[in-house]
Formats: sequence, structure tokens, C-alpha cells
Amino acid sequence: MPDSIKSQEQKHLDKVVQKIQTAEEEAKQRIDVAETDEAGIRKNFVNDLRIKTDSYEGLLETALSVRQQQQLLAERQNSWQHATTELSTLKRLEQKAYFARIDFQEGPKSKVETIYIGLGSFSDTPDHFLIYDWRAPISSIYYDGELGNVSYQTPDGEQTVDVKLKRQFQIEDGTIVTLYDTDQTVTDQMLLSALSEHSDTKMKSIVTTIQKEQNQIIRDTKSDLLFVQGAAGSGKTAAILQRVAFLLYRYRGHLNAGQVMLFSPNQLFNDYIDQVLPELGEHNMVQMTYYQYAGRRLPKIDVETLAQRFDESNTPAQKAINQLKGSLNFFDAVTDYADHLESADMVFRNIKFKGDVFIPKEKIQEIYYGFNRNYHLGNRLQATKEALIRILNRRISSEMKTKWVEDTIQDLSKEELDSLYGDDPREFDSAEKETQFLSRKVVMKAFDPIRKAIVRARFLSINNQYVHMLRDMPNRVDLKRAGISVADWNASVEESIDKLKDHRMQLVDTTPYLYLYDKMTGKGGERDMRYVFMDEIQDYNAFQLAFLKFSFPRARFTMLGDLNQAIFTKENSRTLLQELSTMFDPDKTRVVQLTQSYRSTQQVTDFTKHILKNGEAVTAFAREGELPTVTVAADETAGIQQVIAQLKQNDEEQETTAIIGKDLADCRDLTEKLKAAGVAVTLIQSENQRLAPGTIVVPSFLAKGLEFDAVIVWQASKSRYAAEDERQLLYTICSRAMHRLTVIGIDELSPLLSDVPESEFELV
Ligand SMILES: Nc1ncnc2c1ncn2[C@@H]1O[C@H](COP(=O)(O)OP(=O)(O)OP(=O)(O)O)[C@@H](O)[C@H]1O
Repeated sequence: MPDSIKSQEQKHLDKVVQKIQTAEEEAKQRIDVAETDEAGIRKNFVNDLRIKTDSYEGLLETALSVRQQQQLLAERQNSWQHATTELSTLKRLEQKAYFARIDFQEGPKSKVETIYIGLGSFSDTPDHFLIYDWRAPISSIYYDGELGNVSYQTPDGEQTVDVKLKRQFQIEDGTIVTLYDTDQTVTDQMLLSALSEHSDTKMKSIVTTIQKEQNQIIRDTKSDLLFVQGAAGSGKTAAILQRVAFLLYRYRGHLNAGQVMLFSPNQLFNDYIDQVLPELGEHNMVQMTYYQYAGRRLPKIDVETLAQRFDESNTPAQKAINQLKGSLNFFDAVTDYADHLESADMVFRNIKFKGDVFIPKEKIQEIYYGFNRNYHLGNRLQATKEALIRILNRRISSEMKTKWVEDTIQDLSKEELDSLYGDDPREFDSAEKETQFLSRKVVMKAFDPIRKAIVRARFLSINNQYVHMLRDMPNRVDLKRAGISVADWNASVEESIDKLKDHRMQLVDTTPYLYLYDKMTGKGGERDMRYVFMDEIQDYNAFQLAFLKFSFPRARFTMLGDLNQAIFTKENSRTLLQELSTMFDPDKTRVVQLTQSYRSTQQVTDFTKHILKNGEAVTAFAREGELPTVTVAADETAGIQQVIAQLKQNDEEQETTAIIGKDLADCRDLTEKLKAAGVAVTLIQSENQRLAPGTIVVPSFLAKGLEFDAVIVWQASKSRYAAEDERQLLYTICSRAMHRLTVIGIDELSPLLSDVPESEFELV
């Protein structure tokens, strides 16, 4: 690139930066004005306000004046907010005004236009944009195409332009460090340098180097279901975060971050990605793991944790049962069962008062089933509650005459009396009237828990109902076809009952349980949620997906996953896809496949992909690195020595390392031994822990979605990874490495690695 171009661009940049600085000054002034005005209004508010309460007109005048002041304040606050947001965008732009320039022509005769693209828009006059936001429709041409004709979507339809120049900049503190012109033949220099950087405990935005396929995901506005199958490291997570930023921009004013939700694989991952949106000047969306989502609604039940689920070793019968409980078939069966409750079989509980039955369950049942067929579960329950409240109100008078009420009144202390009288006048015509007043108050207070129990539908029993449903299931699903004997099913029901008694539940039961509860109580889901994102979809089951669709009826779904990394559902993940396809309108479903892996060097990607058999396609990105190393240590002590030596080298070369063991027990053991040898490491034991800088030791099931400069696979031995269904797990672990992969087996290496050609690793 000739220096003259660089200096011309620098001149242009200087001009833009100068205008940004002017705009910053203006924004600051507006902030000052708003602050002074606000202080003034508040001060005058007190001085000016004359409270006139002697006449109706006076009251009205006072109210109007308060309202007027409030409006003035709100306006100032609005303009303060606006200017503050603008100032923070300007400050970011001042450092790095833009990262790309595009020259294009709208038609053969039109003149060539130049635009610059950055993290936010900036214009010096309303129609003169010096910088375009990367999310603006026109900016799409930077990501979507090379030179020549490129189309992009505008709110008015598709537009095609002839791109003449595509230039990328690296700018630091207002100075152009480098710039490249790109065309088809040149590898993307910016991407290469972005990918060669060291890992961090926080993910960064990829706005400057979004790739064409990723751009399709980011800018999709049509699909009800956008499904992305993407190889490990293909930027699925990166793409959804930029997609959230895009949607918040595209639907500004109609969509806020609270209406966007991301289900992520674990809390560590939430922690890892939580800076990306703020970096882009947006608020974070609602972020939760499915476990947290379900657990939040089941505060009294201990839901099985990830670690417990990972350690579970199920018999073939249990596996078949879990598979059935996670299927769409089962979802339909629960729906049927719930519909059937409209006419029979709802389980009721007595409403009790002071240990005695107050309204018997038979009575409740009579009321509940007394409404006509037009009543569905939701309004039937509502009508029942209303009827029960009426019964309760009628019982007040008779209860007032009982002995306990009289006794209670006798024993009331002065404070208790005062609180019963409240603000009511204490003048009564007779002592009898006064007793009556107090009796009513005493009874109403005592009935309060009953009132609450009715309002909260405590006369229903979700636990009993769930058990009833499980017992009834053999009538609704074809157990034989699912490969389950009646005896095995019944045994599993008993097991669920035992767990429930102990306030525990397997994850596979939580969703049918919640779904049944929502159906019983007529909940229609959260209608306000507009976009739901689900990462690592391969570890969900179809029931969960159907339930989320039911729970967020107005949301559009973006689901991302990698069938190669199904560490919990294993081979079942393939049936998930089929089931998913029946849940959404095919015309509104879009499937995108990402095969290029950006995370790892070519050498690491080539190695890891040979772990898979019949896996989804993975292509390495041409970034060179060293060959992975494989060691088979004679015993554990030798293995640990190898870990220590490797850590030393990684530290010297400033490569952040994660040592990934299979389960928690292995990781604990290794951590202790490393610490005893004087090596500083942090053990990550649960998904609720924070990611720590420095070397970490982490069990496989918590490493999902994360990445590290260097990975040491601890105990890649036959004793740990031998079963065919552990291939995906081993693949997931190895694919966390960005630059360096060290595989250490003890005694005998895992046979799952035997297909990796010798030329793809170094034996040490
Ligand atoms: N277009 C891009 N520009 C720069 N970096 C990118 C790009 N796409 C992906 N990356 C980087 O590649 C790495 C992997 O991306 P990400 O974690 O989003 O992949 P993933 O598909 O979710 O992977 P996995 O399924 O293995 O968790 C990240 O460091 C991300 O920043």
C-alpha cells in the first residue's frame, strides 16, 4: 500500500476525529445544561409550589403544577440520558472511528460513493454520515461480498451495488496503524491477526471481521427458527452476540435487551461472554442456563446438577426412559393428559384451618367440575378460586361466634388491639357492636392464610398430579415401541416418587413437571419475550425445546449447536433435529451450516477432527501453529511431571492454559498434586464459579463453549475414554485449544485417538 494512500486516509481520519471532538463538546454542554436545568427545576419546585388545599380549584391547581414540573424534569432527564449515551459512543469513536471503507456505485452512471463503517453512526449534519454503524443496511456489503456486484437488504427490499473498493483499517488512538485493501485472492489479514491474539477470560466482539456466513446469521430478520449447525470454533457464539446487537439496533424503540434471552450451557460461559454487548454499546440480554431457568421455578426442589448428571451411569432401561421423557411424543402425551384434566382426574387437597378440614377436597372437586365444558383449565381454575373465596367470605360470620374468637379477643394485648382497630373510629353504639367488630377483624386475620392458599391454588397438588400422570402414561404412550417394559416404567415412577418425597428431581423430570403445572394453572407463557437464543442446542431434548416454544409463544428462536459436541445427549442429538423440524413452519425455518473453524490453528483443528467418526464437516482456517503433542506416561507421577513441564513452557510463552480432566474427581486429585508440587492452579468445580486468570483445572462438562490459548488434556487414557459414545466428549475438550494442544495419557492412550494420523501430532 503506497504511503500516499495511508497519509490521505490519515488526513481524512484526522478530520473526522476533529468533528467527533466538536460533537463531544456539544454533547458535554447539553449534559451540563440538562444538569443545571434539572437542579434549577428541583430547587424552584420547592420554592414555587404553593400547596392550596382549601378548595377544589386549589387542589387541582396544585396537582397541575406538580405534573407540569414533573414533565419538565422528565424532559431534562431524557435529554441528559440522550446526550450521555451519545457522548459514550463518541468517546469510543474518537479512539477507533471506523474499521472499514467501502467505495461503491449504485448504477453504471452514478457517481462512486465512499462510506466508512464503525461501531456507531456519526453525522455532522442530519443527512451527512461520516461513519455508518456496522449494523446499518448498507454496511452489510462490507461483510457479504468481495468486489463487484453485491446485494444487501434494506427495509424497502433488496439493493445491488457495484463494490469498487473494500479497505480495512487498524486504528489505535486516532492513528492508522495499518490498512489493507481486500479482494477475493487476499487472505483476510485482519481476521488472521485477530485470531492470532491471546485468549482472554472475556470474549471480544468480532464486528470488524465478521465473515459472510456469520453475517447471514447476524442479520436474519425473517425466520421463526434460525438453526445453526456449526463446527467447534466456527463462531456460533460470537455470531449470536453480534446478532443480539444487530436486532437491538434494527428494532430500536420496539425491542429492548430485556426482551431477548439467551440460554447458555453454564454460568462460566455467561461470565465469559458478558462484555461483548457492552463493548458494542448495548445492554446485555437476559442470560440463563436452562438449569437456572427451571430451578428458579422450583425453589423447593433440588434439581440434579450438571456434575451429577454427568456422573450418572444409567442402565439401558433408564436410558430408554430418559429418552422417552425427553421426546416430542412425551410432550404430546403430557398435553393430552392435561387436556383430559378438564373433564376428570384433577387431584385436589383439602383446605385446612387450625388443623381441621375447612373446605374438603370433594367439595372443591364438585365446584371445579361443576362448570360447563366451555371452561378450560385456566378459567376453570380461576372460577374455582372465586367460588372458594365466596365460601370463605360466607364462613366469616359463622366463625365469628366460635369460642376461639372470643378467647382470642380476651387475650389481646394493647398493641394487638391497636393494630386491629387500625385507622377505624373507635366509637361503638354498644359493647356488643364493638365485640362484633373485633371478632370480624380477628377472623379475617386468621383466614388470611386460607385466602392466600386459595389465590395461590394450594388446593391443587402438582406433586400428586405429576405422579398420577406418570402412572397413567402407559395408557398414553407406546412403552413397548420405546423399548420400555411396564415393570421398568413402574420402577422408574417409584424412583421419581422417592426423589420427590426427598425434594429432589432429575433434570429430565423437571420440564414435564413444569409443563404440566403450567397447563394445570392455565399459564400461557411470557408473551413479552421476542427473541430466544439457545446455544449448545445438542444438549437439550425435544421436550425442552417444545416447552420453551410454549413458554415464549411470541418469540423467534435462534438455536445453535454442534452435533459433534453432544456430550450429554450423545447420539440422540440427531433425532433432536428431526423432532425440531416438525415444531416450526418449514417456510419460516432457516438452517445455516458453518464449517470453518476459526478458533484453533490448522494443526489443532486437523488433529481434533480425526477424533470424530462420521462427524459433521469441519474445515481448518489457514492459521499455522505447532503440531499437537501426545505423551503416554508410564504412571501418574510421570504424567504429572509432564504436566508441570508443559505448564512451565506455556507460562514462559504466555499461553494461558486450561488443564481439562474428565470428571471432577480426576480434576480434584490433579489439583492437589500440582499444588503439593508448588504449581499454582485454580480448580473450577462448579458452573457457578468465576473464570480465573492463570492456569485452571476444569472438568470436561464445564469446558463447553470456552476457549484457551493452550489446553492440556489430562488422562486421555484408555481408562477414561474408551466407550464409543465418549468420542464427542474428547473432541469437545480438544477443540477448546486455540494455539497449543497437549494430550497426556497414562499407561495406555485412549483408543478414540487411534484414527489420528501420525503425521498430525508429535509423540513426546
Ligand atoms: N469472524 C470472526 N472474526 C474474528 N474472530 C472470530 C470470528 N469468528 C469466530 N471468531 C473467534 O473464534 C473463536 C471461536 O468462536 P466461538 O466461541 O463463537 O465458536 P463456537 O462456534 O461457539 O464454538 P464451540 O461450539 O466450540 O463453543 C472465538 O475466539 C471467536 O472470537
